[in-house]
Amino acid sequence: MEDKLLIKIAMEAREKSYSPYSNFKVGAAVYTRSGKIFTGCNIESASYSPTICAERVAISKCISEGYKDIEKIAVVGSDKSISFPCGVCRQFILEFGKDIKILCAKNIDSYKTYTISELMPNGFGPEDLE
Ligand SMILES: O=c1ccn([C@H]2C[C@H](O)[C@@H](CO)O2)c(=O)[nH]1
Ligand SMILES: [Zn+2]
Repeated sequence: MEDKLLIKIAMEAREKSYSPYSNFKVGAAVYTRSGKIFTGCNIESASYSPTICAERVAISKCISEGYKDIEKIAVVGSDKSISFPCGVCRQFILEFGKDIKILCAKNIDSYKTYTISELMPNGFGPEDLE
């Protein structure tokens, strides 16, 4: 899966965003080593705190369908700047692998690639409970 295609899929998922409170649409797309794609958008709540980010929606769909082999995740919010996952999402992603690639995108021609370990240095993960 080409990075640019995964970003395009995240941009399409962004259109599904339910964000009447922030009016900030975010889309995410997960790609697994087994070749599956799972998309997500942010979903807000009138009670605010139940709001869930696009990244965690996409990852929850992936895990709940039985896939844990996440290779990379594209995230795209504003079209004015590159989007990075929030702290909660960084922790959530780290659960499934230190080497997961994060494509932090503005659009298909403007994005930066990091590993989740780079975005979450010295993070607390599953190995720390062993
Ligand atoms: O990485 C991020 C950051 C924010 N949001 C959502 C949460 C909320 O609905 C809106 C504004 O914070 O953007 C995401 O989906 N992903
Ligand atoms: Zn988040």
